[in-house]
Amino acid sequence: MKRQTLLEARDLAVGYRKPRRPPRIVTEGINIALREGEFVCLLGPNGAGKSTLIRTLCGMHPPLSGTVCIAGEPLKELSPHMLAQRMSLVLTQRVAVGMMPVKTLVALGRHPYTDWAGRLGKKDEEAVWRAIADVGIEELAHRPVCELSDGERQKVMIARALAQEPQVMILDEATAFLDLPRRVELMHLLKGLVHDGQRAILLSTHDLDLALRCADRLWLLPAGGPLLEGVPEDLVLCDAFAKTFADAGVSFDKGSGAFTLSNAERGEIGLCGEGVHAMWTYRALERAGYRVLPQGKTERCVEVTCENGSISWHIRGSNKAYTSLEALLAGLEYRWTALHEECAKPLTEELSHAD
Ligand SMILES: Nc1ncnc2c1ncn2[C@@H]1O[C@H](COP(=O)(O)OP(=O)(O)OP(=O)(O)O)[C@@H](O)[C@H]1O
Repeated sequence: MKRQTLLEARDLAVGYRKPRRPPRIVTEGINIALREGEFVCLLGPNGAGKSTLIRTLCGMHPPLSGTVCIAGEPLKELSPHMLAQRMSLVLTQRVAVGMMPVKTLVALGRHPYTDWAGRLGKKDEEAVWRAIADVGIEELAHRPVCELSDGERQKVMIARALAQEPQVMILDEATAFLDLPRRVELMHLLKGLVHDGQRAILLSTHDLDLALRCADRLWLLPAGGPLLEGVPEDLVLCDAFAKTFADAGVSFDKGSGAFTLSNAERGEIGLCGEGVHAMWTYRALERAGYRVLPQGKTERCVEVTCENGSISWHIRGSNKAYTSLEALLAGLEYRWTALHEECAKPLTEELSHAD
């Protein structure tokens, strides 16, 4: 089934115009489509232009060139009232609403449909309660917004945007300031909200891992562009994801799907072992500044062994067993310092110092 395109950008250039100066182009050549039933995450490093793009897509900032269309209609031809019936926005900034009850704030989302006094009709009341139920905040409905936690407040803002009954919901860094469980919950909530196929959601976020796991598609914006788009796994496999976030000291490991520290000032070390202990040994060695090569294809190598249920670590070539990662790192630290000072000691001597 062909899905309708709800938001489209054609040959879009975004940036800033300054009087008597050439425009500052943040990114250009953007051709993207957001279709009904899609949950898309916009990702990119700091300063790449995510907020500028979001603000341009929702008409808060003029494009330098190109067009943005909502359900086939050019954005610039829609009145603010018509635009509000098609698109709603959730920003990170806190709204100062004092003691306003949650339900009243959510009802403000009905502004494109109500009269000048904001009176709610039966349809409006139904839409407000539907939005409250969709987000699962029924028990908060009568509480003042100022008493809510950040996570609860963010859900209220999403309910307000839903009450607007938009075709497109755009959220700029809506998961910022939330703890990990709340971020996971919010991502699942957003994903669930598109799957009735009636709307589309675009979220700009720095939650790379969650976006990789939850988004139907990613829009990747590297510093200087161009914007790349596709399903998350394709973008990982073609290295677009790694290149977008390539930075000194950090690199994306396609094998594990995680970011790793790449400032391996202590050189290479092999790791032999399997399971959860080997995984945390990998992390400990990486944190200590080693570039870890699984399966020990290097001169220096750590082995993780499990005998009768007890775990120990060995440096290959030595009989010494370490019973914690702290002790292992201390042993390796001594060896690295000795090597660094060009006065490497025999391994047995190192190990006695490391105890
Ligand atoms: N009003 C402005 N005038 C000129 N340049 C601006 C203006 N606002 C932002 N910029 C510049 O535009 C670029 C993109 O900024 P933007 O805030 O869109 O990036 P971002 O990807 O959202 O960053 P972050 O992840 O840090 O929020 C930056 O280099 C920024 O300095």
